[in-house]
Amino acid sequence: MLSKSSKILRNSTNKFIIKSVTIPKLSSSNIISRTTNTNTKRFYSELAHFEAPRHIKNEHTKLFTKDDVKDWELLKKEIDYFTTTPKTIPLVINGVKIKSNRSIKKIINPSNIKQDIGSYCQATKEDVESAIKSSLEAKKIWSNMSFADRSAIFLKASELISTKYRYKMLAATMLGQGKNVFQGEIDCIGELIDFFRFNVKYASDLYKSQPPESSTGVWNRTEYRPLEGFVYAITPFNFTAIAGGLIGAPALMGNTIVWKPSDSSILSNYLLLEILEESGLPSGVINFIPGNPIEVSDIILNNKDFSALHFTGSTKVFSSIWSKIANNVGKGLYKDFPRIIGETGGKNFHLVDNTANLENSVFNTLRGAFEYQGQKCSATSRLYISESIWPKFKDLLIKNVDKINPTNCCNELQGFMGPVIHENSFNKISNAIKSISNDSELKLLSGGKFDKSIGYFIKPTIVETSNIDHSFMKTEFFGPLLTVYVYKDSEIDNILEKIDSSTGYGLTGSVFSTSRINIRKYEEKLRYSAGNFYINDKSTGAVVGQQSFGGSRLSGTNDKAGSAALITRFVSVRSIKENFGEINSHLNPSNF
Ligand SMILES: NC(=O)c1ccc[n+]([C@@H]2O[C@H](COP(=O)([O-])OP(=O)(O)OC[C@H]3O[C@@H](n4cnc5c(N)ncnc54)[C@H](O)[C@@H]3O)[C@@H](O)[C@H]2O)c1
Ligand SMILES: N[C@@H](CCC=O)C(=O)O
Repeated sequence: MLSKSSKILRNSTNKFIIKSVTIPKLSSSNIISRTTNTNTKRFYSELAHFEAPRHIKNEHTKLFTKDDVKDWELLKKEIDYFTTTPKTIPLVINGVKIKSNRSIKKIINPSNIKQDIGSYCQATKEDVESAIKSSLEAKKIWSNMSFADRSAIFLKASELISTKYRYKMLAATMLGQGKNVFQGEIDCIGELIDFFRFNVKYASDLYKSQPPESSTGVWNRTEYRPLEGFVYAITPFNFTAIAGGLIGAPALMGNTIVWKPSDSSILSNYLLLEILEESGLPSGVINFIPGNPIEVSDIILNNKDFSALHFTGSTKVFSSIWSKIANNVGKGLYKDFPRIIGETGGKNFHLVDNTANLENSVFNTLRGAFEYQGQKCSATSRLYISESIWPKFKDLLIKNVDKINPTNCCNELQGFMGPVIHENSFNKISNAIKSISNDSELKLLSGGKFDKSIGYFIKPTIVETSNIDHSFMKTEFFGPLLTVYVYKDSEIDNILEKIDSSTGYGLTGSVFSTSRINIRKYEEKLRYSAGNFYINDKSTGAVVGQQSFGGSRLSGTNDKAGSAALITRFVSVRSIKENFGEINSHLNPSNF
């Protein structure tokens, strides 16, 4: 492995003459052993460079067609399990499940608000502090565990979600977050597993990335250290997969996490943590503390070891947290400048021009606006359509939307739409709908009905506006409400300008056209209007490993969930230079 050289050598800084040196010939088969801090009394060895399994590809999602009788039965059984065995979900701090003397809140099934599907504990101030301590303690071991061991935990969890817990995970997501089975499959099965598996591949590739040059006698290395301190993950209600990605990506890179889940996704999020524990996740690596978001966050953000925020949720909440962090940076509170990673809201557009394929643009608009009740950050909520195609488009759209009745998709398993998530959301959207009849610039085309006596149900609603700058074209309602503006074909340049500038967001958007010249123009003019830009496809439905997800402007830091770029935010790179040569004079060659 080692070869001797007695040549006169120059090192990388050109400062010294070296008379002889031992040059390492390094290859991936070299043996590198490593022990952790002896205090931990553990020994880890890494006797090869392990690569991520080669077969990593998108998880196959089940279709739940009429013929998939067995799948339906297994799903029904798990739904029945949750509805007949309601439990109290504990906090999990350092692997300990904590229940007693905590205030308890009911888990609400948004489709059936009186149904008892369990309750959950709220963290106290002391709990939050213990969660921070626990994560810092666990870090000593976790950050020294080999990448293979850390990866194996997420690969094992993926396998468990795909098999043993598939139907339970689906049932928890459908009951707690009001999804139908298809939306459940693409979220808590497909995307969640894809996040876990693809991150292993991305991390494996990142670790392989090493300096391209080492001068003779020198060995340069790049080390991808986890961040110092702990990561704070604040997760939204609407995707179980997003919660998994927000905790999973930093943890895989050797960080430990304090996790504040959303009050409206507790059932699935706790199950996810249990699956990770069954897969071998050591205690304290992920600490689960539901609780009052402001109180919990204030304690965490005021801790000097806070090293990163991994957030997904609304723009307003993200902005408020950012300013708290900035304020603390100003006070010199933190050890490091914290990383801030946040994906936030959107007001996503469809542009349908006079050459668009009618059926394709209608049905993609319908799916983009109303699947999962419009509660995707990527949901289509403003439609700009050419007057030439509008009459036929409107007929086909309204004919199909009128037939949709939101329902409890855990009872009527084949339902297309369910409820909105909670009373606040129901009130916000129903108030907007109520305002339509008093507004001369708005015309109701479909829907407009809502009822919260059993669950938070709102009919898919379409409204046309005569004012391109109406607040309905700018506000994120995060529900089944689509606003349409019909444009004259001669106006297209102004329309492109409005799409780009009338909201502060920049998340997703789609253009529908069969003209290549038009498509080219839209792509150019709308360059910064959407971080995920679709051509002849809906504004929702990004797939990990295919379209990495996120937007800029007020839609977030655009670190792209589901991509190699994201994981680089959770490491702090150390450059290591080791010199095998020795010097015997301070003089430079020119000092002769
Ligand atoms: N861009 C994306 O990738 C993406 C993905 C999903 C959702 N979203 C956005 O999320 C929003 C919907 O999700 P939501 O209703 O869960 O969002 P939200 O902002 O209400 O809540 C998100 C999380 O923040 C917590 N939170 C609320 N107020 C807080 C505060 N003052 N301080 C600290 N934490 C606080 C909540 O408890 C929750 O855990 C929409 O705006 C949607 O566009 C964006
Ligand atoms: N990644 C999802 C949206 C996530 C936000 O809610 C999509 O592309 O539809």
